[in-house]
Amino acid sequence: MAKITLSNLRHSYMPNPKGPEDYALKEIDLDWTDGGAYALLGPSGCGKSTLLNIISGLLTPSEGRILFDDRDVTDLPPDKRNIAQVFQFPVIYDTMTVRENLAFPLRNRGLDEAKITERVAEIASMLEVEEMLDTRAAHLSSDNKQKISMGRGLVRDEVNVVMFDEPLTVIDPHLKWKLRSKLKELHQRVRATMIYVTHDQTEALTFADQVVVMQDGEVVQIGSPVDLFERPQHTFVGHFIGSPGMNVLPVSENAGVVTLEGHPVTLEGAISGQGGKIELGIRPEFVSLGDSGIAARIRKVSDVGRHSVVEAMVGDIPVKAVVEGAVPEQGEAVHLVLRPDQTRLYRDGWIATEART
Ligand SMILES: Nc1ncnc2c1ncn2[C@@H]1O[C@H](COP(=O)(O)OP(=O)(O)OP(=O)(O)O)[C@@H](O)[C@H]1O
Repeated sequence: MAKITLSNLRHSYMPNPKGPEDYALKEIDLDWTDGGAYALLGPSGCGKSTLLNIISGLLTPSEGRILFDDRDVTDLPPDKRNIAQVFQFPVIYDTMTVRENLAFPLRNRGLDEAKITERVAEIASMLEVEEMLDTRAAHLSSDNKQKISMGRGLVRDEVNVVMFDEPLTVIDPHLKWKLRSKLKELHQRVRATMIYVTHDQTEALTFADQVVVMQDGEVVQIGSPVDLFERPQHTFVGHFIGSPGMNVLPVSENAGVVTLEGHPVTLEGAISGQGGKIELGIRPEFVSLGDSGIAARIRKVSDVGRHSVVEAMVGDIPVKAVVEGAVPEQGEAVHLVLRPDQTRLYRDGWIATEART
């Protein structure tokens, strides 16, 4: 397995790109350590496939270098990069048995039969597909086909990286959670460098130790699932991660005092920078209902199981709060309390308060 470095990477599909808007990838600098579990997370069109294709060698970047263990592989074709890939749809041979499918990547590499038998048994046991080993792949359900595809991706232990491209697309919703946690467990056992590409936050946050969040061809934050939840560096991350996402509210600032519809708010720390469009960010989990605070009126209450999400209007601004236990009625007057250490200012989308130490 390898450490992967992406250095000053940019890519445009246009022959003569002019401004940043002509780039599908704007500027990517990343270091992925050997054996880590990473996710590339972002909405459709943010550049995930472009980046994946650059790493696998299907696409040569317009600018920048890709290094595997400090060795420059930018100009190497895919078959010289020693990568395993699992795609959205199963890639297996229907006429072969499951055992033959799992063995195929190893036979291709000329491994001796004893080693192949041992490794196939190991992977089959990890995936819990032992009882299918002699079944012809054509007879498998699409869920099981994809499981075997994953097994084929994981069976070679000398690859530089295993890349998963939206691998749960074809999986039945009720089995998704099972395979999601299975993949995490597999990473812990196999300890390969793995990159998991998805637009689904749950998949990314379950699988990865570090998540790379992308928007419009740019990395907006790299962090652990906890980092992304607790301190979004950009309003996009706050919004995209979490259910519901972070409240992003229009505010005014005057001489260091920030007000929401005329109510002064206490921020986590000192404000940095100046000018630009400012917004306040706070997750609904850190907004509570109190006897005093910011006057608001309940517009909507949604029961989402363990708790409720209420939407309250502060003037014309909707603010969401996660409420445990009893909830107010629609139309009721309430007071909102914003937890100061979780209340941040954002300037032109980027975080503009210093964390309290
Ligand atoms: N072959 C291509 N030629 C021109 N533009 C392309 C090409 N492939 C992708 N793009 C553009 O590059 C940008 C990034 O696309 P990319 O497919 O990498 O995003 P993505 O995050 O993988 O989205 P999806 O999940 O929908 O595949 C988009 O604006 C897309 O239209």
